[in-house]
Amino acid sequence: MASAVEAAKRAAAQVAVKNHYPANAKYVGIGSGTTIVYVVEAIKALGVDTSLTKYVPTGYQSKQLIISAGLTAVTFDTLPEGTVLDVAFDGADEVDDELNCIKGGGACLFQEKIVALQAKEFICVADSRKLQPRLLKSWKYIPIEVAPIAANRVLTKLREMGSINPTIRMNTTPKEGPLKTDQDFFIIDAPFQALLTKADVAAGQDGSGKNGVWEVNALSRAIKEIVGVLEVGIFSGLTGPQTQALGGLGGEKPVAAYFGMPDGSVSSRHATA
Ligand SMILES: O=C[C@H](O)[C@H](O)[C@H](O)COP(=O)(O)O
Repeated sequence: MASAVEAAKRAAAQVAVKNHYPANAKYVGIGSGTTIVYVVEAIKALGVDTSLTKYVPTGYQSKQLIISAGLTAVTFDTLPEGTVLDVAFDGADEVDDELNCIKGGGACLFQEKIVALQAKEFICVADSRKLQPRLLKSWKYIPIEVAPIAANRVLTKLREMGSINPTIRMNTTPKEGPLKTDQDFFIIDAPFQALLTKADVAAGQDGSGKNGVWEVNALSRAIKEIVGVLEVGIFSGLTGPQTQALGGLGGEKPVAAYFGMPDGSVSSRHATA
């Protein structure tokens, strides 16, 4: 069964790279997790000249992946100001009907978000388990990166907002204490009721947080306003092209998401302009 999931991730990665890897790419963002491994594999399999391309990692694992594939890693903080990435690929923990995503299940989200925001296009690659109509339908919590000193305070605020038993993520060996991110911060995993989309709100549902019911963008904003939060693992708002139409650069939301299905096919969702 595990190998069927891995085959699905690989199939999705191949289609995503075929459709979105640009000719003569200068900068390509590479995300984190288990699915992104197949994206790098698919890039190598394209057989294009990668010698002039710089790959921007989203954390330690991602950087090692780039280097071990024989590609050139350039960390985000060394990019000249104003550098625009041609495209950024990444995995996701869940994707809804409007292409909002939950990310951070593997404890990476801050660097993933700044890399996505610096790219013309952000592309998600996943398997069918992540394909859901609403966020928190199957996946259980929102990962949130917080300053260790503020963690308890953030937990209290999240409970006030309706999160059901938010917890600080621990290392697998309990004696090692809370898990640390690439920024040396903690991750809080905050369960909420399934999130509403903009379409739900337009149809009359209340996503303002009353009784713990939130619309995706409203919850993302409310969590980011808590002092002590570095970043939230909700990727929502605008896509890169939508932001560019307003004179900006990139967006948190993918322009397309690809899902490997159990029957071997690849399903996709695409943002409307
Ligand atoms: O923290 C990890 C990242 O956001 C990953 O992209 C996400 O958790 C999906 O990971 P995977 O590809 O292993 O399912």
